[in-house]
Amino acid sequence: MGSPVHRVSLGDTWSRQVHPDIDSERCTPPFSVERLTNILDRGVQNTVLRRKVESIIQGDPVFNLKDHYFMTQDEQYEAAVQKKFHLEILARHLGWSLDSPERNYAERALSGYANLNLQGIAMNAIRSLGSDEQIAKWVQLCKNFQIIATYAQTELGHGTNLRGLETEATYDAATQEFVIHSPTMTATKWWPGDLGRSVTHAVVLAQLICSGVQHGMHAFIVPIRSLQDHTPLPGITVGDIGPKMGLEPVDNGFLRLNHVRVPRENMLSRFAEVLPDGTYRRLGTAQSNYLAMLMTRVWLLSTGILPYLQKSCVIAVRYSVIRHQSHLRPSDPEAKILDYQTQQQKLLPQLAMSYAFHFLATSLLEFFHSSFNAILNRDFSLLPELHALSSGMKAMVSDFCAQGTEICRRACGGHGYSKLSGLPTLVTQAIASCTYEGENTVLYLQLARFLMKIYLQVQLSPGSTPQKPLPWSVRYLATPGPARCTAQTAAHFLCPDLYTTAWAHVSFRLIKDAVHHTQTLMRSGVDQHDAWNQTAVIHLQAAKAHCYYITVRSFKEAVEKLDNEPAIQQVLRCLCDLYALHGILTNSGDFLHDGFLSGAQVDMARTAFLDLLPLIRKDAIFLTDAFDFTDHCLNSALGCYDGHVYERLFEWAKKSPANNKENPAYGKYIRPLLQSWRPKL
Ligand SMILES: CCCCCCC/C=C/C(=O)SCCNC(=O)CCNC(=O)[C@H](O)C(C)(C)COP(=O)(O)OP(=O)(O)OC[C@H]1O[C@@H](n2cnc3c(N)ncnc32)[C@H](O)[C@@H]1OP(=O)(O)O
Ligand SMILES: Cc1cc2nc3c(=O)[nH]c(=O)nc-3n(C[C@H](O)[C@H](O)[C@H](O)COP(=O)(O)OP(=O)(O)OC[C@H]3O[C@@H](n4cnc5c(N)ncnc54)[C@H](O)[C@@H]3O)c2cc1C
Repeated sequence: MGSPVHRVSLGDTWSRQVHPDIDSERCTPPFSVERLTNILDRGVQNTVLRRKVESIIQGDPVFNLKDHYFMTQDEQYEAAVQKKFHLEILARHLGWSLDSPERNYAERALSGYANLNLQGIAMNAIRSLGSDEQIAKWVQLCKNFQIIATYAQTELGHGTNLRGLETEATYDAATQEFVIHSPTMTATKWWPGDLGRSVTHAVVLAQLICSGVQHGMHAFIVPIRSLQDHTPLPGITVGDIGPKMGLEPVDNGFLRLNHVRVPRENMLSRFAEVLPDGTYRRLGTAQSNYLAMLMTRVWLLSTGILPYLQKSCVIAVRYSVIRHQSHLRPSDPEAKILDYQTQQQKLLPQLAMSYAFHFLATSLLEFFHSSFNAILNRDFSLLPELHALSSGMKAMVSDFCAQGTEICRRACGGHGYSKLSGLPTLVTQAIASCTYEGENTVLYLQLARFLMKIYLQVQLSPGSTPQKPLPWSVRYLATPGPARCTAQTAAHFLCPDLYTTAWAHVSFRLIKDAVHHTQTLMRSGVDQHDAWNQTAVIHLQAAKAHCYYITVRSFKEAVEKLDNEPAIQQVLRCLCDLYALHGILTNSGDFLHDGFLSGAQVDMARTAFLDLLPLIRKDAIFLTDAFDFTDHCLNSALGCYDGHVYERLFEWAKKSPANNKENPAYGKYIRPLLQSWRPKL
């Protein structure tokens, strides 16, 4: 385990020595990188365990990723299922249960390279929507991989609008079964992961119909393929939806159901049940069956989405200290591209964001854990805030991760366009997350609706103490701060209270403006729904500002808690400053609009921002090392710990099948083309 090189490296011969250009970056750490890794892992013992798991994964030839970039889609699919299969066998052997930390660390190490991930999402659905007996039965079957399941909600015709789903589940009291049916072409389930070729079961979301009455979307466990020979069961038409922008290993699928019968017990019934005679009993709210999505959104933030940005930062920052291009001064040797201010301005905000979102995802997860049991026990008091916050945060994190991965990719110039850099895969993975688990605009608007309600609630009783306290995330709406920013120098902008207040101010103002626009329209006679649609863009802007404010606040609070780690606190403080100021500068119009900031103050904020860049630049390699991704997991010719970019690119390119077989186009086309003019020469 010894040195970091040994732990993370791919074991190539040149890996034994670290490239001097990256070695020199690691000379004098101003803080303990190891301690920072422990903080990110939430404890030393977690770091130790994670590394133990990673070394097992890295040492196992089945988990080797070396040929991944040269595989066909079919080969990638097979390799990804093989990895999951092998992980499962290994986990049984080593006693890693499905929810164990070991298992989570193994999934992190293999992220994007192992399939059957929808099993986890289907289990989320069963755990959140199933009765205790259903959880005991189905979760156990999933955990043992006695069945393989997916979450089948989206249809050809409807994804966002769940009330528009067309798949029907009609109760037949005579047989005590549900008849699950796709009545139209547009009712075909479309997109569910692992559905195309792999799963045996699906949690199918369908409109429940009892005695001719529709009761909205409910979840049903439906067998799809035979457990004996994997052929589709009677009434099932299932297949793969074809090539996509990315996510090549995943078999996203379609599913048509032709009057498929499942027993009454297969309807997940924590929040609603159908009695044998067909009586429908609602036990929750109309939106209770949306809980599975909420759970998955929170879960995906840290496990699924954020790592794309973190890995991209590691790759791009490491590459940027190896890559030399042009001269800072004519007499100097070629500069490391990370020494250019513009390169720092591209990459360092992404790095700051990676940390900001880590602390955000952690606090959201804590909020989720503290409220989930109450919700399962049908105490819905915290649900509106949890839904609003998780919707907004999923939208913001995936939006910024998608932008950030692409910024990192472009910051690597031509080599960033090579798949061997690892970056194109990270970009397409991050882009997909802007759509799945709720399209981002739609999710921001869910948050906006909540913010409008809270704002109106506060306005109804200005100054008076509300009967119950406002949810913590929106408490600032009851106490507007100063109308003008007090900063008089650039240094004043390096004050967490100052910029958090600035973000609170802008968010508050945008929410207020959005609500006032809606109300003005309504007062002029525009109906409520039209008024909402005609102001949705303004509400969207308000929701985004609120998300930014929450992220700044959670980052600030996380840094404040690190009093016993002054060196780490200092560097994270700089990142927090950078994150907040980057947001202010990219949205400066919102801060100037009502004079909260003056033009001169924006200049001061920019000076503070620019002054932070070289400070963070000198620690950039440490800050990316602290994420502690192994080279195996990064799978990037540009981003390895040892910095041997060019050797690795060349070695990997040589492995391309194109370089190792006869050129089929030569005999057929190139030679005839070259020779077609010969008689005239
Ligand atoms: C490692 C990589 C793995 C990758 C795996 C990827 C797997 C991907 C899986 C999927 O994509 S699964 C499919 C996900 N689909 C969605 O997320 C659909 C998004 N749509 C919705 O969530 C809803 O349709 C909607 C946008 C919330 C609208 O629903 P509806 O029209 O019924 O509600 P509204 O009228 O807007 O709101 C009514 C009321 O209900 C509240 N509410 C809405 N959703 C929830 C919720 N989840 N929990 C709690 N409450 C909710 C909403 O705030 C309104 O409240 P009030 O304002 O009336 O108080
Ligand atoms: C890679 C990937 C994996 C997926 N995996 C699964 C899975 O496992 N299971 C599953 O069930 N589904 C899955 N999905 C489907 C996914 O959840 C949906 O695509 C997503 O919820 C968006 O729905 P949609 O495609 O209907 O988009 P649409 O809702 O049609 O969105 C199209 C546009 O319309 C806008 N729009 C829609 N409604 C509104 C509104 N009310 N107000 C304003 N604008 C609106 C959107 O903002 C967007 O710009 C997956 C999708 C992808 C891409």
